[in-house]
Amino acid sequence: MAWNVFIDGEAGTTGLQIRERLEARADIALIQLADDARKDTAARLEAFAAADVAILCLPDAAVLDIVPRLAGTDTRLIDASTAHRVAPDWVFGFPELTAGARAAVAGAERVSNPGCYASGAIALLHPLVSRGLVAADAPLSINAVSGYTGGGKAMVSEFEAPSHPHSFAYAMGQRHKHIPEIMQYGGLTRRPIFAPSVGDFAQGMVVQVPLHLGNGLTIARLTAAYAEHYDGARFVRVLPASAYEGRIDAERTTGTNRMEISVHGDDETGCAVLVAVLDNLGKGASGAAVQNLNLMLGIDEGTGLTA
Ligand SMILES: NC(=O)C1=CN([C@@H]2O[C@H](COP(=O)(O)OP(=O)(O)OC[C@H]3O[C@@H](n4cnc5c(N)ncnc54)[C@H](OP(=O)(O)O)[C@@H]3O)[C@@H](O)[C@H]2O)C=CC1
Ligand SMILES: CC(=O)N[C@@H](CCC(=O)OP(=O)(O)O)C(=O)O
Repeated sequence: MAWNVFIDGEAGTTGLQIRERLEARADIALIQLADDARKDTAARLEAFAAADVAILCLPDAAVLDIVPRLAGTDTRLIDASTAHRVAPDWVFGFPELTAGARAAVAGAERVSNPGCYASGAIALLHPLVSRGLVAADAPLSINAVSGYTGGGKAMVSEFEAPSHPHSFAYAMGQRHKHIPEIMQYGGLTRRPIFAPSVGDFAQGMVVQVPLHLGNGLTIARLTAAYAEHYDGARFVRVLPASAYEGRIDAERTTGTNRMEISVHGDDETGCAVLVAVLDNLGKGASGAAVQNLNLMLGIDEGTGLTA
């Protein structure tokens, strides 16, 4: 028997990559709408009703419009948008976050997929804050570079035009939509400064958290905390700084659902940089949605995914 899955927003950047990961699978039957029906609310509601699980790959406004219309149905939902990431009645879909997270996703009716930058930042911050190695109110900053698919179809068109940007920094106004989830699941009480940027490559991402050492905090201690936290995690790997030979390529994990965590710096200078590398459309969106779907269906979480 195959599970019925509907991807609302299948023609978009995130939806397309979920479809690509699911369409070859014998255990999944995709419910698909004709191109002229994909924004037809009645047709979409029929597709939702026929699905065991539906994955929302829509702008926030379209998610907030459709979800109330699904009240009373027993279709389980995964929302890839920002709309429900800090909502108390949705489970945050980061299976590696805590000991109970995998079971919570498996049993959830509604799962909110983490944001791409947020996945990297939370993966770096939560293990340290929860162990008391970094204070919840520490003054932190987060720097990042993303591939341009992170901006959806609009940014893909911009970067794939003959005359296109090469790289830019943005969100300097400190209102980026990922900050609330980074604070909530990273365990921070003080708002971090977030400085993202986009480069002329399609998929990939590096997220960095600079950190002052001292008071017993060393590179080795930070690395050991990550190794303990992610012990046995198939998709989150902790690597030594030496694995990167001085350069961290944002496309290292592109095409996979892998996130790499590493600690760089120097105990003598007291300065470190915590680094997460992921594919914004892998562990940052579409891969993570498939991992959550697998858990919700009670099947091996790695089915259809590359580590
Ligand atoms: N890109 C990324 O790296 C990540 C994206 N996300 C989130 O995933 C969601 C989708 O983003 P992304 O794939 O990048 O965006 P895209 O713009 O690439 O895709 C959105 C899709 O939704 C469709 N759509 C818009 N409104 C409606 C509607 N009312 N009914 C049905 N379909 C609709 C669009 O149609 P049309 O094709 O006609 O425009 C488009 O195909 C967003 O909430 C985003 O924040 C999350 C993590 C990372
Ligand atoms: C490069 C780029 O523009 N990235 C997007 C974030 C990616 C995305 O759409 O994020 P969600 O994970 O929140 O849905 C942005 O900064 O708004």
